Amino acid sequence: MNITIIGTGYVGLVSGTCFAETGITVTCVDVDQKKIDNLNQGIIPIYEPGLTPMVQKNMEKGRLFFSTSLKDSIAEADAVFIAVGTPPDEDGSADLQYVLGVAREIGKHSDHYMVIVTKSTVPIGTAEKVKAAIQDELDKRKQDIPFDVASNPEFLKEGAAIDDFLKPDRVVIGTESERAQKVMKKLYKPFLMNNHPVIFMDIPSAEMTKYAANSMLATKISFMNDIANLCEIVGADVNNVRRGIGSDTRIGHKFIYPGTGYGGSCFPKDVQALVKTSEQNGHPLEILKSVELVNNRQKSVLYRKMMTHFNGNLKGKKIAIWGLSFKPNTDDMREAPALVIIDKLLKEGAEVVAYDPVAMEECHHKIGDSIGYAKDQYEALIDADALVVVTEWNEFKVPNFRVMEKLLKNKLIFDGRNIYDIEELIENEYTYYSIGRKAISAVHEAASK
Ligand SMILES: NC(=O)C1=CN([C@@H]2O[C@H](COP(=O)(O)OP(=O)(O)OC[C@H]3O[C@@H](n4cnc5c(N)ncnc54)[C@H](O)[C@@H]3O)[C@@H](O)[C@H]2O)C=CC1
Ligand SMILES: O=C(O)[C@H]1O[C@H](OP(=O)(O)OP(=O)(O)OC[C@H]2O[C@@H](n3ccc(=O)[nH]c3=O)[C@H](O)[C@@H]2O)[C@H](O)[C@@H](O)[C@@H]1O
Repeated sequence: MNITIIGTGYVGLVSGTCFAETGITVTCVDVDQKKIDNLNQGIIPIYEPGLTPMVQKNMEKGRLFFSTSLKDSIAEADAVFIAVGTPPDEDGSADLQYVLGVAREIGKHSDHYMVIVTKSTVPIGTAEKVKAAIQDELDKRKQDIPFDVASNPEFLKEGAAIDDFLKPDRVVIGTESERAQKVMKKLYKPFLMNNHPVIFMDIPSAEMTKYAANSMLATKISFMNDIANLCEIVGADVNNVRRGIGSDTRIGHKFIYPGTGYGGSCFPKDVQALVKTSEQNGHPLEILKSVELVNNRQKSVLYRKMMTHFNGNLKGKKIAIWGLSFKPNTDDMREAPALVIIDKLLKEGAEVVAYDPVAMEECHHKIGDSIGYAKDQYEALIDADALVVVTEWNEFKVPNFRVMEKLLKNKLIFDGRNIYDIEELIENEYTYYSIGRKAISAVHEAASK
């Protein structure tokens, strides 16, 4: 089988590489010449565990190719996946210009039957628009070339993308013809053989499934963040509450970890887009509006705790930040809570020094030298008035508190991911703020405020 993936970002590159891993011949296309040149030399543009060797192996095996030419790459394709970005428009709805631009290009160059698959996250009705755009170009060429559209939303998580793709909880495919279904079944045969559910449905339902899934997960997180903040007020510990409710298999332990708000390229934009769709259809989803509101508030929760601790004055304070990416195991900083916290600290006149295992280059790309970058997590602490943990990288989870106290000016930690045990912090005489748990105030710390 031969497929083309248009858009070689997180989704396009991971999907293309994983399809190649199952034996399919894949060409990944992008308009970014530099990205394609680098990929052709085996240089991977993103940090994603396990991806580099898998790309290199499949290139060597002659199953994975990179190109800037959509026309050449679709010449022998059975299916073409559209995996370009769908960023939020000014009003929050998904901007389809890239998706529809690709559809037009396909219509201009198609010369045989293909299934055109939307893998990008797109609002309900987009497959119809893709179909119309392709048909329009074919009509302009006076060509009667058959094609089908299908919807195959992607559910991978950054940082665990390869496993998520190759061992999915499910694959969702929306089709409207038997011919298209046959192509898609062949493509996903290895997944069916490994007993991963491949669920066929109509196209609007497939498109809706993606938004509903991301919105449900975002809802779980905002719900827990709201509960965490209430826990603090009423004297409960959200870690206990989380374990208590998560043990109910109807609720489950996943995606109920409170923190500094969800970030990333998808939850924020997909929640917004579904809210927009609901409003446009006269059925506003009030729950989702609150999910977004709670999340925006949560991104400032650590900043508010710092302001309270330092009596509203952060001017001249040196703040160390551990973790910049929106979650561990990625260098992606799109909508990262760290950016909101840093912005607020800088506006208050604080000095910020950050450390992240992989995202510092990306952070520098976004905000330049407005903050300092430490070469390791301990260097960031030198003379700092406080440590703020924003992302729960594994290497931050069991730090050497004795070494830390020699570097920090104050034994003071703001933990946005609840990764430390309160008892341990008491034992080491730290002042400690976390999310949804009581604050620990060490007696000696009062003097250093
Ligand atoms: N990042 C993620 O973890 C997930 C993303 N998605 C969805 O997948 C879609 C893609 O997301 P990402 O991969 O994160 O985006 P991305 O921004 O990392 O990559 C998009 C790529 O498309 C390229 N591109 C734009 N226009 C093009 C054109 N006309 N022809 C060829 N290439 C073109 C860009 O140069 C870029 O390399 C979005 O709709 C997103 O919501 C879905 C599941 C997971
Ligand atoms: O559509 C997408 O792009 C993807 O969006 C998310 O994946 P991703 O954004 O890569 O990462 P997640 O692990 O879902 O984390 C998102 C955010 O939620 C936060 N989060 C997650 C879980 C949790 O319990 N608490 C919490 O605050 C994370 O810190 C992070 O900021 C979904 O999990 C994927 O299924 C989906 O395919």
